[in-house]
Amino acid sequence: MAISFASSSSSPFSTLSLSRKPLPFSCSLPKSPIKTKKFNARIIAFAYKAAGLKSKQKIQKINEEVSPHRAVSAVRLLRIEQGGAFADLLSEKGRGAAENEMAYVERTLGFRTRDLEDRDLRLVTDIVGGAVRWRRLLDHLILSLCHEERTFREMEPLLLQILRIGFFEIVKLAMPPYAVVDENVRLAKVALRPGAGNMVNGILRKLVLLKETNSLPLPKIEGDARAQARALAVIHSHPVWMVRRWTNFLGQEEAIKLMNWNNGDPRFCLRVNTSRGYTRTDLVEKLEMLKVPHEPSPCMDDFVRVQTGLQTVIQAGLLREGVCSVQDESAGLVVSVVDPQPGETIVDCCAAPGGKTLYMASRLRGQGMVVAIDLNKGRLRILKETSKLHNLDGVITAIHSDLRLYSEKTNLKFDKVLLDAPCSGLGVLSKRADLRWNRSLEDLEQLMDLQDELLHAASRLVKPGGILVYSTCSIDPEENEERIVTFLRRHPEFAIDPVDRYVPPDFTTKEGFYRSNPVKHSIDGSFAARLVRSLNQENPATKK
Ligand SMILES: C[S@@+](CC[C@H](N)C(=O)[O-])C[C@H]1O[C@@H](n2cnc3c(N)ncnc32)[C@H](O)[C@@H]1O
Repeated sequence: MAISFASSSSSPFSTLSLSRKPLPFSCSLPKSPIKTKKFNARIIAFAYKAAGLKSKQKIQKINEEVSPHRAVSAVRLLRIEQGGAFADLLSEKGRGAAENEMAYVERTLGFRTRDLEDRDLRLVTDIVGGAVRWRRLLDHLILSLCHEERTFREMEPLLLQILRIGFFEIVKLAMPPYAVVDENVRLAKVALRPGAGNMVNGILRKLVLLKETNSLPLPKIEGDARAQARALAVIHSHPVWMVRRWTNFLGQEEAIKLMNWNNGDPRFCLRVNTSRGYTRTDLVEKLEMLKVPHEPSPCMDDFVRVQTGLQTVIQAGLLREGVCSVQDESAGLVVSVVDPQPGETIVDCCAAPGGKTLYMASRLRGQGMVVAIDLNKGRLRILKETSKLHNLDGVITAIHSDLRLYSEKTNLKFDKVLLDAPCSGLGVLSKRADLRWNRSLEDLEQLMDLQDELLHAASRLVKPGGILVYSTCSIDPEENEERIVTFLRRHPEFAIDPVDRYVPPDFTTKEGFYRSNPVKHSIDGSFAARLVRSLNQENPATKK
């Protein structure tokens, strides 16, 4: 709802709408400017105050010409590229996220848009996720349709985002092309200048013609392995190094299937919060009432898959009220590998924001303890808040520390130790649309060193006969199996404890590890190894 001043046309605020902090009334300003000047000023000051704005803050008029979801998408894409935001910024992460975002839109474009409705929010999520995922392909097409390479290379960032939106809508969403052209031209004209609108018009119209004649300029998959990887990287919109790596590990056919999965709509899963006394049946009833399509997870009792409708779940307050959490089954299966039992002491070594900590704690049924360590204070704060919301703060103790320092200083030993290590995240690319562009081969090498150090540190916390679980949300053997091989070479006091007792057989590897494969299991990719520490054998390196 908006505060609207249906005032005399001479008022600069005649169509003013303070859309973010609504007041449940509208008021007309008195007509005589002389007698009522003071009164008007007071009314305006009051309305500003009610809207949470200082009176000197300039309020822009609402622009009714451009489609709000495109304006918001363009600005969000800009922010993602500049590293300031993730693709899920408008979801319920962080209070005031929506308000902040609309303020960004206003500052960047110089005008306000009307508030986003649910439908607009869904469009923003689809367009932003899609334009980020398909960036390499979209840029290849935009570049091909520019007069010269310089035009593309030197294009101003906002114009490029508007073109990416238009290209994505035409090429991937197959939306009515001329409506897409008109809408994006208008956005470029209003947000930039008429010339920018003309350029968008020219390029998008060329694209429409090529699409209609089925002659988009796409590279051919031919030549040596490197050339083929380059072509695949454009067609399936991934970095070349990832394509080469997966082609080597999996073969070209499987690599293409994996890229198709990464480019598809992300699938989400909800875990019911049993710690709040809810059952899966309760959650299913709520989803039915909300008309959210769902199906029970075939591999995890507390989980329900939702194909679409996550925004509806969020807006209905199911997360805020602690009924359920968004958690992938792949993360739940890692907790099953840990197999928390009432009365046990568990340390979660890289715990924040706490998805696995909370699930482990809920499986203790009020008896035992989970110590949650993390280096990141902000993420640890989220963990603490959520543990209160889920009635689990009595079992969870959060510790802000570098695991390597903590494990050197403490004498505590735990029944079970989970190291959910920082990793490339290559198993969750369908959900984290931006991640593929933020990772490099060099990152992977640095991560492996860190993973070795953290594994060594985590191993110090395991009591004799205790369990160490190492997990990642990566599908890369170098971050997974190879880290375990390296660790076991240095730590003969640990041995593999096969996971077949804890997860369905479809998820076990011949070495006794847990592995989920997005293409095969339709869940995120992840890995876990369960290691048991011998009762008597000590390793001098881990002795205190
Ligand atoms: C994969 S995330 C953990 C996700 C978490 N287990 C969950 O399920 O929500 C990895 C975490 O490791 C933390 N981290 C990285 N280096 C660390 C270190 N040296 N000591 C402790 N935590 C660290 C990061 O801050 C990050 O929160």
